[in-house]
Amino acid sequence: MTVHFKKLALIGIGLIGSSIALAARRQGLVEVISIATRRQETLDEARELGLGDIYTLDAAEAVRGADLVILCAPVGAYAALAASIAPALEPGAILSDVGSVKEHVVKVVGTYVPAGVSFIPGHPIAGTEHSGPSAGFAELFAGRWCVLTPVAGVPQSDTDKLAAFWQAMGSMVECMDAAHHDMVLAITSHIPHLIAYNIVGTVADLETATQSEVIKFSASGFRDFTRIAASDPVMWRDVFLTNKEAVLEMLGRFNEDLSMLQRAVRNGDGAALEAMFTRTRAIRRSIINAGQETAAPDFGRPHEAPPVPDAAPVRDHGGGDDA
Ligand SMILES: NC(=O)c1ccc[n+]([C@@H]2O[C@H](COP(=O)([O-])OP(=O)(O)OC[C@H]3O[C@@H](n4cnc5c(N)ncnc54)[C@H](O)[C@@H]3O)[C@@H](O)[C@H]2O)c1
Ligand SMILES: O=C(O)C(=O)C[C@]1(C(=O)O)C=C[C@@H](O)C=C1
Repeated sequence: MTVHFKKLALIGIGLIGSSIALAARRQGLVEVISIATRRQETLDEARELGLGDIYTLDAAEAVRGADLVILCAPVGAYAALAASIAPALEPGAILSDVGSVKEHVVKVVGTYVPAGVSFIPGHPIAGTEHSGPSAGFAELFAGRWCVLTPVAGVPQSDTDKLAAFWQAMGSMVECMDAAHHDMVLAITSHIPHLIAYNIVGTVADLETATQSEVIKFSASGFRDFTRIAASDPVMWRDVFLTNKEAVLEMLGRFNEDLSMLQRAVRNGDGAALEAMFTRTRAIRRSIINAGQETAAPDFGRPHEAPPVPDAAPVRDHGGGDDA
C-alpha cells in the first residue's frame, strides 16, 4: 500500500513527535509537516532542527487542512488539546496519538472527535529516557511494535492507511482492544518504570556515605535502573494517573511474587529461588529469540537502523471492536 499524507500535524514535538517527523520525512510519507507546541522555546528548537514546515503555538491552526493529526504530548494534556483542535479537524482526517496508555485516551479524546474524522489511537512501543525535540531520531521505530486501538465505526481502510504509515517507518503493527493494551503495557512497561523509580529513589534516600558507594560501585544492573529512572517525570506521572486500575492489578501480583521471594530468602529456600530464576532466564531467552533485542541495540543514542522491512506485518489481536 502506498502511503501519502498531504499534511501531517504533530501536536507536541518531543522525543516521539520529532522521531515521527524525521522518519516520515525520510520515507517520503508526507508533503507538509505542521508542528504545534505549548511553549515558544520548544517551537524555536523544533524550527532550528528543521523538523517541520509550519510552526505554531496554536494547536487548532496546526491541524487545519491536515489529513493526519497525531497527538504527541503527555497524556494528561490530551483532553484540553482535543477540545481545542476538534472544531478545526477536517472531515476525512485521521486523528491518532502515541500515548503510552489507551483506554483513557479513547475516553477523553473520543468525546471530542467530530463526525467524519477517524479516531485511531496508537502507541509505538519504542522510546528512550531522553525527551524534547532534539532527542528524536528517524530509526526509533525500526523493528519495534506499534499498537493501534481503532474505535468502533472507523473505516478499515483508514486503519490500514495508518498501519501502512507506521510500517513505512519500520514498525510492525498490531491492532488490539484499548483495555487489553493497558493491561499488557502495565506489566511490560509501566511497572518496570515504577520499580526503577523506586529503587533509584531508595538509593537517593540513603545516607550520603552509602550513596556515594552505590554510585562508585554501580555495575550494569543498577545503571540500567538509573537509565529508566531518568525518563520524563511528567510523561510518567500521567501514565500512572491514567492507567491506575491495570497498574494496581499488576502491582498486586508483583507484590505477591516479591513476598514469595522474600520468604525464600528468609528461609534459605534455595530450590524456590533457583526455580524462579530459571523461569525468568527462559523468558529473557525467548525475548531474544523473538528478535526484540537485536532490533534496537542502543536505546540511548541514535543508531544505525536495522533494515526497514518493505511490508512489516499487521497482526490483529482480535480484541478490538472492528479492528
Ligand atoms: N518516551 C517514550 O519512551 C515514549 C514511548 C512511546 C510513547 N510515548 C508517549 O508519547 C507521548 C510524548 O512523549 P515524549 O517522550 O515524546 O515526551 P517529551 O517530553 O519528549 O515531549 C512531549 C512534548 O509535548 C509538548 N507538550 C506538553 N504539553 C503540551 C500541551 N499542553 N500542548 C502541546 N504540547 C505539549 C512538550 O512541549 C514536548 O514537546 C506521551 O504521551 C508518551 O506517553 C513515550
Ligand atoms: O527503553 C525505554 O527507554 C523505554 O522505556 C521505552 C518504553 C518501554 O517501556 O518499553 C517506554 C514507554 C513507552 O510507552 C514505550 C516504550
